[in-house]
Amino acid sequence: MPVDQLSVSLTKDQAYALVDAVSERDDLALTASAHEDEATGEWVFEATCDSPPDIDGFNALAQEVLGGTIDFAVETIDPEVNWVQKSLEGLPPVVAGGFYVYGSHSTEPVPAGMTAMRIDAAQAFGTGHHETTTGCLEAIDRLLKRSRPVRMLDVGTGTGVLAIALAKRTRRLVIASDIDPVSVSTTRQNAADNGVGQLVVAVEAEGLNNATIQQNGPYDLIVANILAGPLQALAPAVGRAASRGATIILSGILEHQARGVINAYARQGMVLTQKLQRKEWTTLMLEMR
Ligand SMILES: C[S@@+](CC[C@H](N)C(=O)[O-])C[C@H]1O[C@@H](n2cnc3c(N)ncnc32)[C@H](O)[C@@H]1O
Repeated sequence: MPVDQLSVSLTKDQAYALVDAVSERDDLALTASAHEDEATGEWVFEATCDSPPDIDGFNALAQEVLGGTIDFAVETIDPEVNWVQKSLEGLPPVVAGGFYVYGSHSTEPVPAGMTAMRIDAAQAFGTGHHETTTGCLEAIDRLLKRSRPVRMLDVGTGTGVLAIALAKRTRRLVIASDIDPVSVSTTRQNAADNGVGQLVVAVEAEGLNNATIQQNGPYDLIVANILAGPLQALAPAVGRAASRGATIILSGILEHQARGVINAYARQGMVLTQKLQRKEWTTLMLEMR
């Protein structure tokens, strides 16, 4: 059933004062909350109601609490609509490192000569648009132009975008892992949709802590697009799982964090060979000596 949503930007104190006041008024039948808008930094008061809201009653309360009338927006939301999917429908295809990543909503023709991947994100990370993902796709492309890794591992696979890229280009097995079970099932679905369901083995694991990962190593290529903190923690495990001469591609690293990550991997015998910068995000290519 559609619900009505009232929202307005206020100061943090005002937003919480209004949440408290609304919570005490059962007759308004509103469910209220406050949050900071990540994009604007503004505090937003939000209230939903699954029957037509008592706008006059709410306005009178707001006036009492805030000392003035407020100009809030009212929107009708249909919970049956998949809002995540809807927000993805506006995304254009991405081109990175000879890879063409598009969503199933895309109607644009796939350009010739590119490795095309249809990636649907659902609730997982990795539509291909983020600078960390495009940085990894570019690094993968650079690597595959000069060598053919046999055993490959993608840690923190999200939608499986990087594992699928590797499987499509090499036609070899790729182990893809994620701590999040939704990412694992999304990766399986995306791999099947891209005709590499037999080549991408998706497993749920924190870091490299998984029997399938251990049994299929040592790896000639390990890709991990996570974040600087977890990447540093994973350095010893990556070092143990990497074959001699292996390439390690790391992303999810802000420019000022790169030195710390490089040092953590150097302590495990991996040296920096290339660095790709996309806005504030750094992607590192290292080699196991
Ligand atoms: C930034 S996304 C990268 C997704 C995809 N590989 C890409 O490049 O677009 C990071 C992913 O790593 C997963 N993750 C975070 N910490 C992890 C850990 N310690 N072990 C395994 N996966 C992890 C998250 O669930 C998320 O799906």
